[in-house]
Amino acid sequence: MFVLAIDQGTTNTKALVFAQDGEVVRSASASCHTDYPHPGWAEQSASEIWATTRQVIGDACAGIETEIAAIGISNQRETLVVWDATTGEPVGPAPIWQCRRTADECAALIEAGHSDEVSTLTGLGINPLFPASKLAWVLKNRPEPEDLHRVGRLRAGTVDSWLLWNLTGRAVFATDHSNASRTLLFDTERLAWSPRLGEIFGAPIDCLATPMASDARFGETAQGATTLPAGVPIHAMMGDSHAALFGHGVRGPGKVKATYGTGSSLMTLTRQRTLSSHGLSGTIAWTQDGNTAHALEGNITVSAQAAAFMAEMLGLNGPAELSDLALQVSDNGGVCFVPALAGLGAPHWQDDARGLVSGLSLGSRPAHLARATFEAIAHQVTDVLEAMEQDLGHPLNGLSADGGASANSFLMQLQADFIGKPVERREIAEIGAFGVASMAAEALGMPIVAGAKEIRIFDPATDATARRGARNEWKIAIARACR
Ligand SMILES: O=P(O)(O)OC[C@H](O)CO
Repeated sequence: MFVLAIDQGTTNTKALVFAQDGEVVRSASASCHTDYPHPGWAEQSASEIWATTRQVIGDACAGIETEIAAIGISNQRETLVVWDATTGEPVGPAPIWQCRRTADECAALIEAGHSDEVSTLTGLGINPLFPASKLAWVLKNRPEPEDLHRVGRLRAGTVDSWLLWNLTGRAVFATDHSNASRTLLFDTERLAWSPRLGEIFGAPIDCLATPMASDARFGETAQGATTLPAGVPIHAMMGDSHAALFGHGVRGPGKVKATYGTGSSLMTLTRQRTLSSHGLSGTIAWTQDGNTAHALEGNITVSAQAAAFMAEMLGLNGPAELSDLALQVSDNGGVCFVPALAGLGAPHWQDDARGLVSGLSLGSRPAHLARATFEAIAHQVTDVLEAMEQDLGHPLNGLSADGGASANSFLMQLQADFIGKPVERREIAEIGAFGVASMAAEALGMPIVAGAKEIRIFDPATDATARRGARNEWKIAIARACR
């Protein structure tokens, strides 16, 4: 018996086939294209998202189609797909999570005093990242959706619901609670779409997908939708960050996972629904076995991307060379780099902050800049971890790391030094896919029992005084970047 995980991300769509011992027996990947038609806009073709999904399922499952017992979907969140239920065609490109086209509309809603009501219902701040304002924009700025809405043919959903609808041969229009909780239209207390939020944003909630538990039996594959036979259950869906937390084996409060990708996402479970007063999001991690797992999340806009950026600035061939250069010096020589290259996300939320290098002197070398870049990645993660501790009112135990840049041991050691706690790196490459496959397997009653994976632990190697000094230097630089 195998479980198929579909991991639909911004840059790639992947299919991974897991055996019951947690090993990946087959996998396939296809890249996805993003358009940036105007400054601040970012959009993808929903047709391509579905086409790449069909392609990777075909490639990864060739010859073992009948042995797939269940499917789990982990996906890029906050991307809005709008389509016509009759033709099955998307209505225009899908504004993705990075798209800032509704920045003005969101600023106006904040100005009008809606922030408290919105965050009480959703745990989130008003921000163009989330689909609510994007849906209102689509209705206002494209001709077809309004007509389709009037005749009941309009469908609007996150990527999970788009894939589910297609996999089931257009039979099931549903989403899971973790994805719904990232839309700004979902009441996370009642687990239902909120008419009041629809009214605030000017977004119709009657065209949204039915919210279901993350481990629900959402539906079954339809004959001909993909190369899979009819009747394979889709038995888990989660946003990718949530799936990664599940994949790390986190099932209770205390541990934080940090994904080191283009940006970074930190997530920790909380005992109950938590409203952040330190720049984080309260969110639903997942719903499983009738229980809701709540979480706090902080999203950093530019994380590992800072290393690629600085490597290019220094004429180097990518982050690995930058890391080698950074290792040539034992400290930053007083140099600080704040990678506010697209403003600053959690916990600072300064859209107009800009990147900054401080502390340069005649003694500064490229190696100091390289080191300051890796320090910046670790400092930003530390900022979010500290905000989490302030919201929770108690210290957290440590950090579980994943994502491409977590493979860099130098960065992981810096991270442990700055947080003053151990950092754990689990040697599972595709942790989100593993997470959603595990949930689907559990829902089937045939849990994946992964063999012991190698875990590398990085313990802090600096004392409290050095840590305080480094953190103070960073806080001064951040304050300058926000001016
Ligand atoms: O496509 P990814 O993996 O970068 O994930 C995107 C996030 O889910 C956006 O919140």
